[in-house]
Amino acid sequence: MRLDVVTIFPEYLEPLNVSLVGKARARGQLDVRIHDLRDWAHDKHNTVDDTPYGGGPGMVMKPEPWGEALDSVIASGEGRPTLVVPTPSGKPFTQQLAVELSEKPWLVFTPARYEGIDRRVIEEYGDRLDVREVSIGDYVLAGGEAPVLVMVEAIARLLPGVLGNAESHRDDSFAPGAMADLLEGPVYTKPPEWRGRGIPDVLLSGHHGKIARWRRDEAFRRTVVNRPDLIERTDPAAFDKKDREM
Ligand SMILES: O[C@H]1NC=Nc2ccccc21
Repeated sequence: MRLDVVTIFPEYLEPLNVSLVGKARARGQLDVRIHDLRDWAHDKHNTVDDTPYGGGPGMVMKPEPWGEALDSVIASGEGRPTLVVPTPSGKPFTQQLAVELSEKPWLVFTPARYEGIDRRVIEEYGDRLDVREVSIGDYVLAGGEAPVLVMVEAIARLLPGVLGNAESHRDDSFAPGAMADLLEGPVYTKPPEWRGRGIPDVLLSGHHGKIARWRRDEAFRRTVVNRPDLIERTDPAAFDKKDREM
């Protein structure tokens, strides 16, 4: 997969050089290219934004630098990328969308400042590319760079061979399957006792069926407390099926 990011804060994307994404790049599983939007802003001050038509607070990002930048990036690759536009007014970023985007050969992210990019840019590229406006949550950020880091991590870990233990996807929170829509339950590791606190006996029992059932029950308990909204979405039949398998 090729990932391009066009941003006025290239240094904000440095974290893509470390950890999971950094290793995937080093292994050649990910081709990540960061571009400074100001390289395509030719006036004396490399201006990339201006006041909004119609008045109002903040600044809007000008269309010309984005047009030149995106034309240049698109011309530098094979085929047509999916454009991912982080914006508070976008569709929610979900595990399902992460899976869908992880299957694309080429993504171009266009993080912008909070007020956003001149609408004509989205329209211009929407005519010829698959453009996805995506929000990572209902809270206010100064710009889209942090959402890009979030989305790239969620997508990269789904690429084949990137996450060491393929099994790890199975029990992800929000991953499809009988644990679908349940939060992950509590986890423990050595030492067996820490500050007078032990480990639940079932986890030391070696009885895989009981362990799996305990984990599912704990996941259910945590979901009821923290995300009751997800309980409605959980298919009881999936539980019964899982019970029979345990
Ligand atoms: O993902 C969004 N969530 C909240 N604020 C934002 C600000 C700029 C871009 C994207 C977002």
